Amino acid sequence: MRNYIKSLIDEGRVLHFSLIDPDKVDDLSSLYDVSKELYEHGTSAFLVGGTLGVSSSKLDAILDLLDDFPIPKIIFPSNINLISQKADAIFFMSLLNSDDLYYVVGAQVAAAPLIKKLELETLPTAYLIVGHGGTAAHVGRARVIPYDNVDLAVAYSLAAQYMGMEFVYLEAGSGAPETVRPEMVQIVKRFSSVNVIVGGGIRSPERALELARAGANIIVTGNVIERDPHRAISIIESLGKVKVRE
Ligand SMILES: CC(C)=CCC/C(C)=C/CC/C(C)=C/CC/C(C)=C/COP(=O)(O)OP(=O)(O)O
Ligand SMILES: O=P(O)(O)OC[C@@H](O)CO
Ligand SMILES: [Mg+2]
Repeated sequence: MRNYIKSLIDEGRVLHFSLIDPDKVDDLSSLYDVSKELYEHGTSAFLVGGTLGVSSSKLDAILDLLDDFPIPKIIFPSNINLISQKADAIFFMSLLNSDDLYYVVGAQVAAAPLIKKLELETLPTAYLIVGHGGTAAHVGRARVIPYDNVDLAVAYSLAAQYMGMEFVYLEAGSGAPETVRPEMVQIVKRFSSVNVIVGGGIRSPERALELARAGANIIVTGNVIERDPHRAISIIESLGKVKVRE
């Protein structure tokens, strides 16, 4: 999985990952149709996860449904109940800017033995909550990194790199009124060698392209898929045309 993602990034592509929030899915057949469209238009992976009200049985039902599409299914965990061997990998993430040790290392220690038993591949990720932060900031008790505090974002990203994490997820929060700013992405990429994932409030091709051109390796969208799948497809198509020098 890691090699799959790295090879796509090394080709100079900016990837799009589709976030499916099980709590927001009330009709599996329409989810299938939307997922098929997302796959056919070039999304590179499905992320499955949510902050509140996600049952592992619903998670498994969605992972089964997504099995028809030959792209990775990666768990985007908000807690240790969201682990399933039906997934291809899990963002093994630490909320580095949390005030609660549970989200920095507690949940990870509790989850690790089960993940080992299930032989689920892990993608070592620093989850950095920025600006608005949304539900994730509240639940994860994050001390959010202000939108304009690039130095702080760089410090956390370098710390993540030096601790061996391969991905940094700059998270503005699901449905955020403002996304992470391109300047923050640009400087984090300039000073660190991590793969940068950006999500939270991205709801237009223009904004997705700005973040891609600033250096984002992976763009995640969730709400726009729930609200306006055709707009999500236009985001996927616009990112598909981006070629960055590596
Ligand atoms: C590694 C393991 C097993 C657990 C990690 C646990 C950690 C660090 C969680 C971080 C804190 C947290 C609450 C993350 C939420 C991640 C997530 C699924 C965000 C997207 O949630 P949405 O469901 O889209 O948000 P809304 O409910 O607001 O739409
Ligand atoms: O739902 P949106 O706003 O696209 O955010 C995606 C993801 O970053 C949420 O954790
Ligand atoms: Mg959401």
